[in-house]
Amino acid sequence: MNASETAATVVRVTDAKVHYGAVRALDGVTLTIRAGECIGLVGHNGAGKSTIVNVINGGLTPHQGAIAFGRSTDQGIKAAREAGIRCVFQELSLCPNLTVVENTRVMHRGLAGWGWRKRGAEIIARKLDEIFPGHSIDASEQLGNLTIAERQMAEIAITFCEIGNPVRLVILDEPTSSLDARLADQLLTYVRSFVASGGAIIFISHILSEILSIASRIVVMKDGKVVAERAATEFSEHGLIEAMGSVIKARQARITTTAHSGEPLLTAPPARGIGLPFKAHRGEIIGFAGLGGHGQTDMLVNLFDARSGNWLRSKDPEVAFVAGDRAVNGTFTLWSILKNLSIGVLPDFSRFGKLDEAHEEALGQSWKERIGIRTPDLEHGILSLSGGNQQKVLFARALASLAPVVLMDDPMRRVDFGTKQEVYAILRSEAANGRTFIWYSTEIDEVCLCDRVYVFNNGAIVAELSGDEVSEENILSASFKEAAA
Ligand SMILES: Nc1ncnc2c1ncn2[C@@H]1O[C@H](COP(=O)(O)OP(=O)(O)OP(=O)(O)O)[C@@H](O)[C@H]1O
Repeated sequence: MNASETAATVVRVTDAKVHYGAVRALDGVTLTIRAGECIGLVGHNGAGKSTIVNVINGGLTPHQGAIAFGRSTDQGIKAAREAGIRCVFQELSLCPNLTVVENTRVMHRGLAGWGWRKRGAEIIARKLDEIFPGHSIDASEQLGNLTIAERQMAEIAITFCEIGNPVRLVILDEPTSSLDARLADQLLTYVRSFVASGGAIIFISHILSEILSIASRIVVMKDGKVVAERAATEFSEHGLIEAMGSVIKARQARITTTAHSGEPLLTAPPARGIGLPFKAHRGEIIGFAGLGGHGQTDMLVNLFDARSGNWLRSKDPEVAFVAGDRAVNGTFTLWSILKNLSIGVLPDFSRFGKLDEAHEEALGQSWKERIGIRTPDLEHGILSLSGGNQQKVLFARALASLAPVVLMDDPMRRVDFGTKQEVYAILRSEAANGRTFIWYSTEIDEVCLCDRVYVFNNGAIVAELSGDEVSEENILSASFKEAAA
């Protein structure tokens, strides 16, 4: 490596190996990140992306191999921080009981002394304005009171704030997974300007179009190894999917095609008397679309409450729910993978208060194979799974129940391309058997797979699209239309 290359190198990982028992999370990864580059990092769920991120941000010392931050030979989180390396984690890491500005201080020790609160509020407000113009986040608001998208925005803005050491490399681990299309666009615009001014970015995403549009170089990981690394211009979406080891199938058609009529299974009047009413028939797949936070999740929760209001669990639940905020409402973090999966159906496996463990185990194994939950043992803790694999468990929990209606709050976030195709096929066959799905998704491609789509704006349904009307153009135009009283 010549002198100018060394100067531009922000971090170099050489032959890093990390294993957890039999699982090789990293199996000899070598990677160099230079100033002014945006590296797109892709791979299936469990490929090792978050693990390499933890090595690069100094939080995890590899069992073998070396890491160098610029010219420094120091190791660990402190050395990474001093080298200007920052990370926005997949599992958002801010403290929910502190305000945005207090969280800024936790992350930036340089924000101290007399008047830090006022100074911090100004800095974070400026950064939020710069990255997400038009946002409505108040720096004095407690994190726990913000929506998941706002928490993601706050964490991104706090990470990019320059207080003390200059920021040289920001690792964004699925930063758009909780953002709608407009916020994601704003972030991508900011990332481009950060890179143009000499900063480096590692951008992890399962949305391949996003990776292709933002990255200068793309690194593909599979089973703990780097299996391809080239300039982004040398990859196509198909090339990326193949490199990840997924099978390319024909573009998915709309999930079901049967006309649904007769008495609806679920109905709801217009929210606050504004906009259109909602209805769903047996066997329908209904999409909820629109900008994030415009009432989609509230509607799902209301539908759930209306059908399961009793505090006593009903023997035959009418609805199952896949929560959007996995960490807060989804996983039981101290429980095994199997218990997280089977909790919704345990009463069905019990006789006279005794659990039929063989039955429970068989259920776990069948779902493990059906949607590819990557683990050597379902008795391992849920947190031993990669983020996408945890999401698969939540999905399996809802589908394993016999509830005729499944409510889904953006369940495919963080799920890899190959698994999504499998899940879409499951939805199709379950709907054909009469199950109804109400599916909020922040990915327009997914919404376009639905039979019928309700577009939300300002808490109300402003459009109902069905059949060929379900298109990206119609969804976007309705997303910006005001609700008629
Ligand atoms: N603390 C842990 N204990 C046991 N296994 C672990 C632990 N952390 C990670 N692993 C395993 O290491 C492998 C790599 O996980 P990692 O989180 O890096 O994957 P990933 O590519 O980030 O996946 P995703 O796209 O789902 O986020 C996975 O098989 C995961 O189950």
